Amino acid sequence: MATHDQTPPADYRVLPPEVAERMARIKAREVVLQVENLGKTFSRHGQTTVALEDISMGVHRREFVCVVGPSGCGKSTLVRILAGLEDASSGRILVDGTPVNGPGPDRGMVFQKYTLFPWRSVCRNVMFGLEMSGLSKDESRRQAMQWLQAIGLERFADALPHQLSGGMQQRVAIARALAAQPRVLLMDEPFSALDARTRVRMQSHLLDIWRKTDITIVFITHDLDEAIYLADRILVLKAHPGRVEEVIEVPLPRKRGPDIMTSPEFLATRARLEALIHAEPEDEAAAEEFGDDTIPLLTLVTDVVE
Ligand SMILES: Nc1ncnc2c1ncn2[C@@H]1O[C@H](COP(=O)(O)OP(=O)(O)OP(=O)(O)O)[C@@H](O)[C@H]1O
Repeated sequence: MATHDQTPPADYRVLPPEVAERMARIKAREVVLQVENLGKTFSRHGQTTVALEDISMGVHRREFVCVVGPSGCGKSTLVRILAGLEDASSGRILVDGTPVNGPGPDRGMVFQKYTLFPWRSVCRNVMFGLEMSGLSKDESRRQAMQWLQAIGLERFADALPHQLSGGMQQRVAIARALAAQPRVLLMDEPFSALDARTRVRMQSHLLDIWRKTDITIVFITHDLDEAIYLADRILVLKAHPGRVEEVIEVPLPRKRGPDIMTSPEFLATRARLEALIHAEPEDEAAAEEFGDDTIPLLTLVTDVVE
């Protein structure tokens, strides 16, 4: 019988058996969100920017996909198009096999900025989507309280958003989005305004809620550790134009805790992401984005300082 090497694989492409099995189970599930050959071109002042080019991906039911990439690779544009807040220039998006145009209740959204209604109590914020969908006030309140319980904030049901910390407000925003029962939850850097410690707690909260819910998540982030910690798969975009550079299947088992961040698999994945994302020198990217204007502007500033 072959002896097994106990050393964990340091190659990010090697999935430990339990992770490979889990990934196979995910891929066997139906595709909830399908992105087909998506492209987006902006035209401004006679200048054309190809923000996204030929982006395709299929996100399976209850899968957690993170999107990372250098500044300007089109992460925000992608999530805005997925949410229906921006039109694509080419390609299409399907939810459960049906093409979607514009926003819809099938896609919930959590933004970086706190977006709770400041004049509504925490409970009434969560009730909002439920009432909009036609549920009675009593039923909306009952379901909202269940969500508040799920995120551990039922004690704050009658508080106003400004009485809560930033992390608590984002938990309420997640509950509000989930209460409306979307098929996909789109999250655009939802924790980037939080301090480091709160952020880590929020990541654990989110994984906890996700485990208990039939929800498919697409999560945009700048933070590579966050992407590895949360995702089943990571979509890495490159900039100018925004294209898919690589899709990484995260070689980490679930359930995950912060300790996993020191595992060889985590570090190998991080090293790969660093190599992909920081390969493009910042000044080259900037020169491409701003053209020849960059140099005179810098010279001018130096002149003033001297
Ligand atoms: N409304 C717009 N009009 C013109 N160009 C735009 C517009 N929105 C985005 N862009 C351009 O599209 C490209 C992608 O921008 P986007 O903000 O989606 O990238 P990003 O990856 O989210 O960047 P960051 O990480 O810095 O937030 C950039 O070159 C940007 O300048």
